[in-house]
Amino acid sequence: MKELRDRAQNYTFQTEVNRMMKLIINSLYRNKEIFLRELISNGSDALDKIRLMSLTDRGVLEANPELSIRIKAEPDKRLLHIIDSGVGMTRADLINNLGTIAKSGTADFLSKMQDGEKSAAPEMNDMIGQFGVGFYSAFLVADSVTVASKHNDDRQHVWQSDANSFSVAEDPRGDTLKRGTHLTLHMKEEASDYLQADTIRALVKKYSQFINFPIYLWASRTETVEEPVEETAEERDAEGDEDAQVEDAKDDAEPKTKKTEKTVWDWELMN
Ligand SMILES: COC(=O)c1c(O)cc(O)c(Cl)c1CCC(=O)Nc1cc(O)c(OC)cc1O
Repeated sequence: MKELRDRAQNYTFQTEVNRMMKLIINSLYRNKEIFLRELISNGSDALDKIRLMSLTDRGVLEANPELSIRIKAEPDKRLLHIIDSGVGMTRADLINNLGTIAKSGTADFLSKMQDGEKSAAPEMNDMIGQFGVGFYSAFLVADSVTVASKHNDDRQHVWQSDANSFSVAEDPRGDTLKRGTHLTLHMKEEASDYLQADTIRALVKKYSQFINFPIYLWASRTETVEEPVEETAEERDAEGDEDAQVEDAKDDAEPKTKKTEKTVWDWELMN
């Protein structure tokens, strides 16, 4: 979005974030597929937050009553969208949550990982989620990430990053999300397999079948539809022929139909 670049404010990542991203990339590059688990888990956490808030204030759900996660791939544009209707982030949250690692204990997590870096992979795989830094695993498979987010307390903003720096601007499209967060991963060429529906289905089944919110995938299926067939001019002419009338009497009893295959796209529930 051209206008976005013009109005965006540019930021540099907190040094810990840069170290964290390098650590994640170095230790998880053999297991890139966990990015989807981490992003679905973040979406689920954000949905938990808004559901908890709604127990004391029903109004928080008003803008968007739905609590779900939706995944849509656009292979031709090499884009993977992950959209949740969770609590969302204000402009300040986008800058703090994604641009800095404010979570306590992250610094010593970093040093622990830094020291035992070689053998760190299995722990890293498990610990990444606990520190709310799973987001950075997106850069295992994406050249750049766009995060649009709408929180009840702010207007919708867009965060963009290519992992070196990031920008934040008010979303020129307005509050299209009503509430929640929409991640768009601009996938690396070598990661385009993650844009295939079957791959996404398999990963959701493997890592996210116990998520407490519905996860939908925008997918196509072929349906066989039976449609009435219009009589052709020849058939109408033939009706004038005496002998054929007996045949036609039988034919007229069964309306003519034909079966055709149609491709139907819609949201498929995956868990
Ligand atoms: C509130 O979380 C989100 O809106 C959200 C989401 O719905 C989907 C996502 O993929 C991601 Cl990455 C997010 C942001 C999650 C996040 O980074 N949370 C977070 C990170 C911090 O470092 C932090 O420190 C105080 C607090 C956070 O909530």
